[in-house]
Amino acid sequence: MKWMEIKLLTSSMAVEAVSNIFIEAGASGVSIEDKMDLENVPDDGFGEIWEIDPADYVAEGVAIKAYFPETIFLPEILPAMKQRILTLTTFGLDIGKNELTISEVSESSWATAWKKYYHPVKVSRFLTVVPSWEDYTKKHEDERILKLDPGMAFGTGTHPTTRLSLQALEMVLTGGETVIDVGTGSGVLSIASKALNAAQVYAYDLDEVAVRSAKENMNLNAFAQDVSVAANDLLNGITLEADVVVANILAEIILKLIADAWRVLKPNGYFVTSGIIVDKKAEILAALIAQGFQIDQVHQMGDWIAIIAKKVVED
Ligand SMILES: C[S@@+](CC[C@H](N)C(=O)[O-])C[C@H]1O[C@@H](n2cnc3c(N)ncnc32)[C@H](O)[C@@H]1O
Repeated sequence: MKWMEIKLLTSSMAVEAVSNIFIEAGASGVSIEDKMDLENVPDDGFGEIWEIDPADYVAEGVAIKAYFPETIFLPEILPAMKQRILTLTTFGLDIGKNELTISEVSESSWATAWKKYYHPVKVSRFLTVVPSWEDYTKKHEDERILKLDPGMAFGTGTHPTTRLSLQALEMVLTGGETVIDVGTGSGVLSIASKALNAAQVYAYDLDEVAVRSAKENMNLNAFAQDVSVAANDLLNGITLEADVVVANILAEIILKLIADAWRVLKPNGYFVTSGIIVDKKAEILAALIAQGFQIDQVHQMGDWIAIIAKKVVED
């Protein structure tokens, strides 16, 4: 079968939003070639399992390739997609060069295209994300393996925002907690929470594709099968009490989530937020503090920020 490949040159900041636009328009898959990932590959042996060929990357920014079945009439859906991408600038997202090209490709060239960028990644002292199709032997006794097939959902573990989230979870979880994962994508943060001995984990995503993919990924990890995965808009209508709320979503969306995160958190609970581009750091910190959160830690990887905020309640 033939497929149409849309290649868009954009910025790291716009990757998630643009990928969502393509998927919502009917793309069967997207692959992302981010120059920043290339620059962030550690050269100290920590990332020894990365296999990245610089020749595959654009010189600047990110190339997103979206694959549409040839049965979709692109000229009909293209103007609306282009318009939605332009609208991202009104949310403060830099859309980079925004250069779009279209070509015809065969299925075999894309169905596995992204797999070549995706290998086991040791994201922290204890956590290693391993693609479901790869064999991997633990390097030390305490290493926890998270098996993943990200499919079309975001969250291979390799994106800086996901790695920051995973490292923050490792920092706050000691065992026995109730965790809510908002915007679960592939489910990677929920699987990690269970691997770090959380007692109950609830995963939510607005996107049905992500919900399906997260459920499939729970089944790849015996210890994560009891994670509850459901479609939900942020924490709307959720009345659980949690020790930790984790959300790796764009800053604009985190702003809408802060009051509900405070509401569901138990006293001394943690709100772990990632997905915050560096320019938005001050705005998010101010909103967290205005809500009453105490800022426990702030971490940065490339242009991305993660914050660990604590609901400290005086007696
Ligand atoms: C950057 S991805 C994070 C995926 C994964 N948690 C990770 O850390 O790699 C953000 C996810 O949030 C979801 N999302 C966006 N807006 C949302 C909303 N209002 N409610 C729930 N999920 C949402 C998206 O569908 C996407 O799967």
